[in-house]
Amino acid sequence: MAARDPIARLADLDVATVHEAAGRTGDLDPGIRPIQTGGTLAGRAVTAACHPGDNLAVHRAVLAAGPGDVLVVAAGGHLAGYWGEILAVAARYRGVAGLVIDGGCRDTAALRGMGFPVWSAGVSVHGTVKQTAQSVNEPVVAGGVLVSPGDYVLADDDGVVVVPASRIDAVLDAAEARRDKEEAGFARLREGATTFEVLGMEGAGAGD
Ligand SMILES: O=C([O-])CC(=O)C(=O)O
Ligand SMILES: [Mg+2]
Repeated sequence: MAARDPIARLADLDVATVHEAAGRTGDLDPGIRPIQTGGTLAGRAVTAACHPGDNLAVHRAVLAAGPGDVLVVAAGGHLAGYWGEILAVAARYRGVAGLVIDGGCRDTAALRGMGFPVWSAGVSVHGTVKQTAQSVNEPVVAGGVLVSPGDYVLADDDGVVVVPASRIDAVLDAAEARRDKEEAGFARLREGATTFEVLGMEGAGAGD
């Protein structure tokens, strides 16, 4: 059987499991929240970094992105309208899967209406200029995590995790094993086993 595509495998997992399997790494600042609920976004990163209040790099990143890509924008936590309906319509045409930004977005009702998934640091109507692009498709720090173009991104209701491309196979194997073990553990918990038994925590607290 052909090996499954890493993006399909990632999309079947959740952010918490992948973060744990990655050695408790890769989680973006928890202030980066989805504007919609119930969605999962999985894909490879196309990155952009913005100067405060200037979204030219985002417009360029849309042109650099292709089908299935996830835009990861570093905006230093600045809340302005770096992303909105116009960019989403252009991104959708190119098959872009969604956006993660450690800055603000706007036009959120329209974004939800068209089903374009966005994780952002907040909502702001404040307009951005289009004058200078800090970088496009270079490594960035977004939400406190170093993200390189081509890294794997998974986002769900809990937040966002990024896995370096060099680690993806090992992290997926570990995450799937963890998920299968958790699922087996749920059956035991429902029959009355304790979390100490199921998680092998009997010795926990020795350092109290
Ligand atoms: O003005 C911008 O570039 C951001 C925006 O609202 C849109 O894309 O609709
Ligand atoms: Mg707009």
